[in-house]
Amino acid sequence: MSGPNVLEVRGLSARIAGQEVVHDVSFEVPAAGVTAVLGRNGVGKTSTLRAVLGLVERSGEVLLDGVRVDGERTDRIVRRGVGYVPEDREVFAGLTVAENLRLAHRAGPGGTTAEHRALVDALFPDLATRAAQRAGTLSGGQQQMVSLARALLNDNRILLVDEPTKGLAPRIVGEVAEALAAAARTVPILLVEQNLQVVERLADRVVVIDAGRVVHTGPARDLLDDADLLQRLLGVHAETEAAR
Ligand SMILES: Nc1ncnc2c1ncn2[C@@H]1O[C@H](COP(=O)(O)OP(=O)(O)OP(=O)(O)O)[C@@H](O)[C@H]1O
Repeated sequence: MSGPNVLEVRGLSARIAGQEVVHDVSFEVPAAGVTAVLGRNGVGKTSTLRAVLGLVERSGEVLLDGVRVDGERTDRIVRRGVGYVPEDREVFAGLTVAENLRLAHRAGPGGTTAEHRALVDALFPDLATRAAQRAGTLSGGQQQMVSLARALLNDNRILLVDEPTKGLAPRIVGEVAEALAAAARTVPILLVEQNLQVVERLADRVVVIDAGRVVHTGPARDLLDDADLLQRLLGVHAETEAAR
């Protein structure tokens, strides 16, 4: 059954190397649009995504479409339709673009369909022309496109996308944001993003994390329009007006 929220996180804590880095985090992700996870460096954004997927030691509840999945292994959670685009653009450098995409194909319910292939072809025409190129020789932006395309090939309930624009040139940031905007019309996205212009362009709602705890949730607009709040929560002097 799909309720209003595709993902609910309740009292989630995560430990890395014996140390708790995410403390009792709770938030919801609506079944449409982009929910952005914001916060300064090292506050626990990536660890929160990894805890949702069961990639780090965790406690608390994670519900996908109202069903608890926190007792399940990562592969099972992924097969339930949680796509993950990690921060470091995990492409297989020695394989071609086509091979990278083929490895992402899943069979059965929630798997790859002709419709998803068509979406990827439409969103990333460049990848078709580079099908025979080794992924390790692509630019950072192109590798990010491969990484996104891999997640979009399957019929996911939600995508977890970690800092997709990090380290990319401004023009490429725009292209990645454009692809994410189109993708978000087909699947809800939980997006870790530091670039506030990208947040402004994509995010409907925000979850702000500080020192491993949720310190603010609400409409993205409310945060972006509140210079004092931005300064307090993210330590940035927001010039988002200029970015419009
Ligand atoms: N493999 C690890 N071993 C030890 N500590 C880690 C490890 N990975 C993360 N941490 C610690 O966990 C905390 C949260 O890190 P995390 O990567 O989740 O933060 P983040 O908000 O995603 O940061 P960034 O924006 O810099 O990517 C940090 O204090 C970090 O030092």
